[in-house]
Amino acid sequence: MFKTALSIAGTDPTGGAGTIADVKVFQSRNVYGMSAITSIVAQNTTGVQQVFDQPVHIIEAQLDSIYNDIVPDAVKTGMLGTSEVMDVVRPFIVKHHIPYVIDPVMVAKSGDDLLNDDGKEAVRYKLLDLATVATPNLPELERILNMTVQTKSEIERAGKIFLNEIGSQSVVIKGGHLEGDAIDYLFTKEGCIELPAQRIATHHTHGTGCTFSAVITAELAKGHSIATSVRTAKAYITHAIRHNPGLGHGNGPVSHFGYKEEEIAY
Ligand SMILES: Nc1ncnc2c1ncn2[C@@H]1O[C@H](COP(=O)(O)OP(=O)(O)OP(=O)(O)O)[C@@H](O)[C@H]1O
Ligand SMILES: Cc1ncc(COP(=O)(O)O)c(N)n1
Repeated sequence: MFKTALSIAGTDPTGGAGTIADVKVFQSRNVYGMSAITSIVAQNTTGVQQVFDQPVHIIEAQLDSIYNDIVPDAVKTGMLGTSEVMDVVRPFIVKHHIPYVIDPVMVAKSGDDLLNDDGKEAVRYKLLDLATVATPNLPELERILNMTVQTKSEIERAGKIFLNEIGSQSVVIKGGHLEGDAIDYLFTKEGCIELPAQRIATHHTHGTGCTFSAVITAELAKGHSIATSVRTAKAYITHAIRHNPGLGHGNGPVSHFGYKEEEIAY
């Protein structure tokens, strides 16, 4: 039986980030992909040129179209644009008890804003309590918690706040923005699992966060546990960065077929 996954996010017409990247990931993990588009973003590997936030009634209509016909087995949100979009998304997550992955996208690697200031304040209260897995990077984490998160003890404190105060079921704190190895930390009620990987020396990391969270979503859709899904995502993103196709004039995308190069059947 086909498993299905839904990405609610913005677009990248060059296919490295956002819904297009997410659906490529779903396909490569053998999960049927669907997407509802929140914002149309004119962007490429050099940065963001223009953003058009879709009217909220169109976003709600897309979600109605999907949920009235094919209820996904797992859902992820990426770029939401505004806090009003969170209000539209929330009831769909509450009503359908399926795994929910939230990548709290705020700013693109190019430095361009993908969420307005209201949204950056609101995400903690409007969606994160519903998360099966939240995947903040360090700048997002610092903004959500209003604290500095750079050291191991600050990461541990942040993980506990997500579980005990915000109410997320789990959180992966991504170390992509730290110096040294690319170590991520998964916090669940069972404790903390470290996910180490060698840092790959490349600037082709456009869409790493989208790709990573989409793999977790696909694996949860198939019924895998949180820990297994996150471990698969870590292996996938490492191969995807290593085998990046070297496209574009800026921070290029990763390869959504990188794992095939490694001939690893994970
Ligand atoms: N150069 C690298 N080498 C190896 N792994 C990396 C590298 N950069 C990021 N990663 C890994 O990629 C995943 C995504 O992390 P990252 O911190 O880049 O997310 P992000 O900043 O949210 O991405 P995005 O900006 O695309 O939303 C994590 O598992 C991280 O450890
Ligand atoms: C629609 C959309 N969603 C997310 C990102 C973040 O990706 P990155 O930080 O790698 O630019 C992006 N650029 N565009």
